[in-house]
Amino acid sequence: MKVAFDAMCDMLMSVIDASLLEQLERDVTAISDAMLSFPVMIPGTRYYQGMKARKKLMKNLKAMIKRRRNRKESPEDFLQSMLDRDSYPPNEKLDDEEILDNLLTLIVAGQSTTASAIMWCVKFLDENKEVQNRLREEQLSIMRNKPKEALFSHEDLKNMSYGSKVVKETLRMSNVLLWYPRVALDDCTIEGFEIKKGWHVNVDATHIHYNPAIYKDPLSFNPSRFDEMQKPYSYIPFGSGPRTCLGINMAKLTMLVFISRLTSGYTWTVDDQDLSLEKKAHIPRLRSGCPITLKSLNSGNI
Ligand code: HEM
Repeated sequence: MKVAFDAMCDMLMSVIDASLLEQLERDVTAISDAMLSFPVMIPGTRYYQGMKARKKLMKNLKAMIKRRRNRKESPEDFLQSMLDRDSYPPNEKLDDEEILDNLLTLIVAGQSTTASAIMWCVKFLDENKEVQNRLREEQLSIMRNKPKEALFSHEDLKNMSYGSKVVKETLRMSNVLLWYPRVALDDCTIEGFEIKKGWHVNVDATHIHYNPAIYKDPLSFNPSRFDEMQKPYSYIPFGSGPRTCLGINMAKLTMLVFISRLTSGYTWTVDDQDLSLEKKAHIPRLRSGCPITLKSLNSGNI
């Protein structure tokens, strides 16, 4: 969660200060926890805590916007791109409420999704040592040609073709968003099924990703299946069409960099093999959080 949160805050608002990140993450976690709670403003309830946290978060973000407007800071990031619209015609400007809503939407949409995808990837790689070893080989061959601690270049990322397939296969199998909703704007017929205007239709990504007619042996974790092209609409972890996920590239990149650092630096064991899922989460993840013990490839345990 922390890796995903820090990456999001850096990309969106260039926040890298550890104590500010900690404070923001605490508030965003309380807001996310409140999303599925019963909306009553009684002190002590999750909803109450979430609303209080939202107020605090908004105060912090507003202060950030004010500093930017006073030209004290103007880094190149998502927040700045929204503030740059201040000079646009009135109907194209974003007011502060819209800017704040956009920031919160992206943080909430991006953190727990990316974090649980990373968690499933760690789990799948632990269960499939051949895949893990092949991924490690690819990553080490890229690292060997780079100075220690150097950041990745676009070229490096392009060379992680097996790593990208591991990310893809993780997203196929983990189905971070199990389904997503649409509303029919008109009466229509799809494959013989009549759908009436106004009906809510859920696109069932899990069903598609586990369909043996589309994916041979769908329960096996096999990144090489993506050596071949997929049929249109058969791979939809990020949705499809005009409402496709806005964070596709951010999510895939965060996952790729994480598994690259993990496999090139460490081996690991999963400490808790319990497969029960977290009940309160709106995104499937293990209740245990999948704790692991890392062993450095160069030294002993950490
Ligand atoms: C592994 C991580 C992620 C997964 C699996 C995921 C998946 C999805 C899915 C399935 C949708 C619905 C698409 C549709 O209705 O067709 C969606 C929408 C969205 N996602 Fe993501 N997402 C991820 C990460 C992110 C990140 C990192 C961000 C932000 C940087 C983000 C921002 C959004 C937004 C803003 C929408 C709404 C788009 C709209 O309605 O126009 N997501 N995502």
